[in-house]
Amino acid sequence: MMKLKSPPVNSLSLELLTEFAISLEKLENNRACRGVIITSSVPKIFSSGLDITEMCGKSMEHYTEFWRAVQEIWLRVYSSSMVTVAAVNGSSPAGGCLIALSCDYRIMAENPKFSIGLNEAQLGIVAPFWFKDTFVNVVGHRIAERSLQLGSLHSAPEAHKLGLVDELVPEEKLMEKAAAVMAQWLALPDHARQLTKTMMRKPVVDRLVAHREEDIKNFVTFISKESIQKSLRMYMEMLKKRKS
Ligand SMILES: CCCCC/C=C\C/C=C\C/C=C/C(=O)SCCNC(=O)CCNC(=O)[C@H](O)C(C)(C)COP(=O)(O)OP(=O)(O)OC[C@H]1O[C@@H](n2cnc3c(N)ncnc32)[C@H](O)[C@@H]1OP(=O)(O)O
Repeated sequence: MMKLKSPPVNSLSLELLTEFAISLEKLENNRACRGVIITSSVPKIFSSGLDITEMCGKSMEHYTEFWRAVQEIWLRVYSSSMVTVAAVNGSSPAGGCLIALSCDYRIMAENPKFSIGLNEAQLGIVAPFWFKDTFVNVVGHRIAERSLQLGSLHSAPEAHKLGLVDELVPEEKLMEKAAAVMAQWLALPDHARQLTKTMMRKPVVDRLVAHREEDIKNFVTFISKESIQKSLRMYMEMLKKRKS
C-alpha cells in the first residue's frame, strides 16, 4: 500500500512527486510486489492536485523540473506493470484525480462531500493532452469533454454515475474493499493482464513519450504568461478567503 502523506492537503509538490516516483520504482523492481493500493493518510483529502505554489512566481528552470516530475509520475502509474487500485478516501481535484484515473480501478468513499474531477478550467488553465487522454479512456469522449470544458468537480455519487470511479463504498469499508479488488485482479496470471494493459494504454503513453520535451516547453511558456500567473494568484487568494 502507498499512502500519500503531505498535510494539510496532499498537494503534489516537487518533493512529494519525487518521493512518490522513487517509492513506485522500488515497488516496480520488487518481483514479489504484484500490486499497489494508492490512498491517503490525510483525513478527507486524497490529494488537492498539483501544488499551485510550484507553478507561481518561480523560474523557467523550476517549472521545467516540476513539469518533468509531473510527467514522470503519470508515466510510472499509468504504465505500471503492477495492479494499481486507487482507494479514494477524500476529495481529489485535478492532479489528484489524474493519479486516481491512472490506476486500474477506483473505489471511492461514498461521502457526498468528497469531490473528484479535472477542474483545471476553473483555475484558468488547461488540462494537458495526456490528462485529457487518460480521462477519455475512463469515461468516454462526451463526458470528458463536458467535464473538462466546465472544469467540473463531481460529488462521489455523481462521479460513480459517470464512471469516473468504479465503485462507492462506505468510508469504513474502503480499505477492505480495495484489498478484495486487489485479490480479484491478482488471481489472474500477470503476463496476460500486463500485456492487455500495455495494449490498451500504449498509444497514450507513447504520445507523451514522443512529445515529452515539447510538452515541457508548452507548459513552461503557458504557465509563465502573466495572465496565467494572475489567474493562479487569484485562485490561491480565493482558497484562502474561503477559509476565513
Ligand atoms: C495549451 C498548453 C497547455 C499546457 C499545459 C498547461 C497547464 C496545465 C498545468 C497544470 C495542470 C494543473 C493541475 C492541478 O492539479 S492544479 C491544482 C488544482 N487543485 C485545486 O483546485 C484544489 C484546490 N484546493 C481545494 O479545493 C481545497 O483546498 C481542498 C483540497 C478541497 C481542501 O479543502 P480544505 O478546506 O480542507 O483545505 P483548505 O482549502 O483550507 O486548504 C488548506 C491549505 O492548503 C492550500 N492548498 C489547497 N490546495 C492547494 C494546492 N493544490 N496547491 C497549493 N496549496 C493548496 C490552501 O491554500 C490552504 O493554505 P493556507 O496557507 O491558507 O493554510
